[in-house]
Amino acid sequence: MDTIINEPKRVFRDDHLGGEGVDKSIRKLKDLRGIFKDERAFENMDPETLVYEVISYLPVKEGTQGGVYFGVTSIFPGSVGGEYFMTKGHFHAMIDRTEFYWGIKGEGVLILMDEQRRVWAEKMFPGSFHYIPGRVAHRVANTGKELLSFAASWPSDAGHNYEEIARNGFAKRLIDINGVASLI
Ligand SMILES: O=P(O)(O)OC[C@H]1O[C@H](O)[C@H](O)[C@@H](O)[C@@H]1O
Ligand SMILES: [Fe+2]
Repeated sequence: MDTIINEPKRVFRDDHLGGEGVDKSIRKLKDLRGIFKDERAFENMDPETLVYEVISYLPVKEGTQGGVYFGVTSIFPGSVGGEYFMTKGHFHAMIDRTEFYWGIKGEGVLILMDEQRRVWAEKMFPGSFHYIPGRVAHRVANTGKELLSFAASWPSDAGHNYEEIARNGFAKRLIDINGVASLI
């Protein structure tokens, strides 16, 4: 007898993952207090402004060794005092854990920083592919006028360490200077 060929439980199409066990979380401006440099500009903006959303599929319990996670992050266009809308950014809690990012839609910059606070960056665009080594903090900024969406895959025991970035930030910021994205 033939084996039935099933429909997939999840479908990743364009910039969207949908189906069983897929979760969505959103980050508004009010969730990103202290992340942007220009506090005055921040206070003058609507705290309910949507900055980014993350659709994720976490098939095993957080912290499981040997598992792998998948997520799609979409960052809206915008800026706070010239600093592009961006993710919080993090080191992994298990600091040596690595990650893949790849661009799906829009234009952006992946900002990377090692433990010595050396910063470098890579352009993101549809099809761009990025390997984030262990011990490297990562953050993405949307430098375009459209939605930036990228996918990510990371080990299920990596975890997120947001404290270090909340306390000391990244050593450089991505600012729009006369229409040019500049890392200063
Ligand atoms: O966690 P953030 O720094 O806010 O970045 C947003 C998200 O970007 C990617 O999808 C990562 O792999 C996720 O783990 C992360 O949560
Ligand atoms: Fe990560």
